[in-house]
Amino acid sequence: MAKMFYEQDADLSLLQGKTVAIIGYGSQGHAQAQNLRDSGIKVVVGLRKGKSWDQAEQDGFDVYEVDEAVKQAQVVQILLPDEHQAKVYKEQVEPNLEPGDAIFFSHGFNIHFNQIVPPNSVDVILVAPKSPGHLVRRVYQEGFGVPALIAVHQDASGKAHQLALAYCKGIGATKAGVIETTFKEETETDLFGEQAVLCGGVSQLVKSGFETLIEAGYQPEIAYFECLHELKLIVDLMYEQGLGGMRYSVSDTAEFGDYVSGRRVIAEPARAAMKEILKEVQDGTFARRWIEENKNGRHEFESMRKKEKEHEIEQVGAKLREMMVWVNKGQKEPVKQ
Ligand SMILES: NC(=O)C1=CN([C@@H]2O[C@H](COP(=O)(O)OP(=O)(O)OC[C@H]3O[C@@H](n4cnc5c(N)ncnc54)[C@H](OP(=O)(O)O)[C@@H]3O)[C@@H](O)[C@H]2O)C=CC1
Ligand SMILES: CC[C@](O)(C(C)=O)C(=O)O
Ligand SMILES: [Mg+2]
Ligand SMILES: [Mg+2]
Repeated sequence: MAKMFYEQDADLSLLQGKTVAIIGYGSQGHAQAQNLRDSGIKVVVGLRKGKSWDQAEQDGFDVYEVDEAVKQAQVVQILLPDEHQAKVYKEQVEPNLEPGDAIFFSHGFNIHFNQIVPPNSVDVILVAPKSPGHLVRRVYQEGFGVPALIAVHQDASGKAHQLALAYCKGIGATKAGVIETTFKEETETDLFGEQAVLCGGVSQLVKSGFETLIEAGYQPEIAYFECLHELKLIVDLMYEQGLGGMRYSVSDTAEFGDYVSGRRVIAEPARAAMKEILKEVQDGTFARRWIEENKNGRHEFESMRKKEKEHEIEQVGAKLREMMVWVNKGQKEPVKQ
């Protein structure tokens, strides 16, 4: 059984009297900064000039260049894109760290794959919310929190574990439950989960279902509702009550079809591919590929991004969502913050 921590296990006062620098103000940055501030913690934001800087100022934060924010803080949470972290860390974070400071991450990629090697004199801590950033904020505002993982890579202060829990309390995670892990376990499971299931697996499943229906002559709008829109409603049931809860709510016809057909779609080839993906995550093949892709100008990434945006399901969906104002709140483009 995993070791779980809740509200009573965490002492927020470990962060009181300290300044937390949130470096980056995107999906996770805006959420963690605002949650900590609402929990009574002093937060500054470290950025470069641009869109996020303007947003953080508009949201009432004191915003500084990264090096200045690190100088002011005793706790530094790195919420830059994984692929930018090593360079910013080397140039602007490391020279301004002091012995006794704590450096936090929300994903273990750069520590686990040795892209960042902090000095021995600082704590190195992982607080990884198991949620997209926008929900980290929304759920906190609703009075709850999202689950998070914690890990300690380096415990210079002897208090790194308690500091990790205090940070979790500040962002609301101890309300939902915090699990102790390692940087290795978080990095490997997170990369595997997003590739094989949550992002890669699901989007290919949705597109393949959509394509199968329209190739057979069905209307794209119906294929969209069936394969994408309704997925959220089904996943909501799984989220609230597990697979059994979903199966309780759908018809017996759907439940029977689930048992006999699901395993034909996700059959042995899919499981073999999952094992291969996990191996490439574990042995660093994926990490090397992603690091190289960024060094070489991200051409493959940008071309796949463009192709995916042009897929018919995205065109049909954009039109349908314009009519469903309760779904997109009038937004035409995805919004990051
Ligand atoms: N997205 C998520 O929900 C989750 C993310 N994580 C982890 O959290 C971390 C942050 O990811 P995420 O929130 O998605 O990142 P985003 O891409 O949403 O945001 C990145 C932020 O960093 C800023 N930034 C980028 N480059 C620089 C730079 N050179 N100097 C200063 N600021 C810069 C961007 O500002 P600008 O406007 O200037 O570009 C932006 O504010 C990653 O480690 C990720 O793996 C973990 C769990 C979930
Ligand atoms: C599922 C994607 C994720 O791992 C997350 C939101 O947890 C990410 O890297 O954004
Ligand atoms: Mg994740
Ligand atoms: Mg991830």
